[in-house]
Amino acid sequence: MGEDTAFIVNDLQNQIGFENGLSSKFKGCKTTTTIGDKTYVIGGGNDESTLFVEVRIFYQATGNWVTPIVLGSKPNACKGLSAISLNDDRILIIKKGPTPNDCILFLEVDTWFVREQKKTRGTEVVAWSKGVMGDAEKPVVISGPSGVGKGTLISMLMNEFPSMFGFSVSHTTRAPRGVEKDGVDYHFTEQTIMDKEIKDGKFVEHASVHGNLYGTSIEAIEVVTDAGKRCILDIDVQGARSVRASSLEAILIFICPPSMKELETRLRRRRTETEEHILQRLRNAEVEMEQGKSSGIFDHILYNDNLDDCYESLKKLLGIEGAATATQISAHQGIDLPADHSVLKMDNKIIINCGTPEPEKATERIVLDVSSLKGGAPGRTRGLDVLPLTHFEMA
Ligand SMILES: Nc1nc2c(ncn2[C@@H]2O[C@H](COP(=O)(O)OP(=O)(O)O)[C@@H](O)[C@H]2O)c(=O)[nH]1
Ligand SMILES: Nc1ncnc2c1ncn2[C@@H]1O[C@H](COP(=O)(O)OP(=O)(O)O)[C@@H](O)[C@H]1O
Repeated sequence: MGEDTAFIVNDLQNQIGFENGLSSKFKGCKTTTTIGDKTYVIGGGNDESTLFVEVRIFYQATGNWVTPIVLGSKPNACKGLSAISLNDDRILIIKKGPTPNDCILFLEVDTWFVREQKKTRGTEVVAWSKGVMGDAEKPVVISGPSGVGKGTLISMLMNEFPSMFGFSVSHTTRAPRGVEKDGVDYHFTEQTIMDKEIKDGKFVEHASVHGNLYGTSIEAIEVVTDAGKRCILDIDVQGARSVRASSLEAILIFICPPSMKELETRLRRRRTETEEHILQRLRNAEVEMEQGKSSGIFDHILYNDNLDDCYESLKKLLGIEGAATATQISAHQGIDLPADHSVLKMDNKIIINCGTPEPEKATERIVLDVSSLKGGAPGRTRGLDVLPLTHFEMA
């Protein structure tokens, strides 16, 4: 396998010629990539005390510089950083780091999410998303009327598979119930603060539900994904619609009660709502049921009559029938990217030559396969593959 990879590298480099490679000649802090008439300058600031990788855009047509709004978690600044554009919609950034999450990143410049943000804000926007090795499992959205058993089913899943699933902790303006904990069940917040954060692009989706504002922040999803877990979201039908339209590539599941009468019984038995709130939830349930069943938003509909049966069906849908055989996404080796290196792109392969700015003298090569990239900000770009490291001397 190692020899095969070496062959690919040599062959690709012969075809492309080294001059197309993007050398890290800026070494210290910055690297540049041009897409169309825009040149993206990516790196630290003018001095090396800058904490995060910054982005500036140079418009070649007008000669103007623009500082874009940067969404997503900014990576830490470092020396020896390389960038290469992929499909004109995102730039691959490679930096030194202990795990792939730390060293392979994407700066999205024209993806669906970024285009939406540009429209809303009327200004230049870019967004960071971290590279995820392989096909990390898709996020799971659970929707359904209040009292149907979403929370119960999610708790069962998280208890049985604690290392496989992580809950996306939403923000809400509603008051906490007796046993609910801030930061665990919800991030309880105020309307003005949440409005501002939505405006600042910190939310994947948000909706007004039963008279309160609810939303999923980019960070809530990142926390789960960073822990190597599959993200579960408990969100309403409006939120599910937004997720369906986004690049999150989630599996969307709608939970139905066996009857409206049983839904009312469960809501009342739960004893968490006032009479007024129970009636409001039941009124909304009619609309949600209609939309859930007929809107085409959802991939699957489950009936929660007998709880154990419903839970088994849910596991079946998620491909985890029977015993808890959960395995965590394996930790992959990071890239010890030296300041001296170069990066080449050929079709769907990215070749990183380490140890020297002259590719033909590289002491170590890393080949990334970017043929199956999926998703993107907010969250992660999945489907990245690292072909085995190739150590060899050049004649
Ligand atoms: N769009 C959206 N809906 C959410 C979010 N978090 C919770 N919800 C939905 O808000 C509704 C009310 O949730 P909650 O106040 O916990 O009450 P419950 O459903 O009666 O337990 C439910 O339909 C949830 O699925 C979110 O982040 N976004
Ligand atoms: N299949 C079921 N049969 C009977 N009661 C259920 C079932 N599923 C959930 N419950 C109960 O119904 C109530 C509402 O469930 P919950 O998970 O809080 O709903 P949701 O999160 O959808 O609002 C809880 O008291 C829960 O124990």
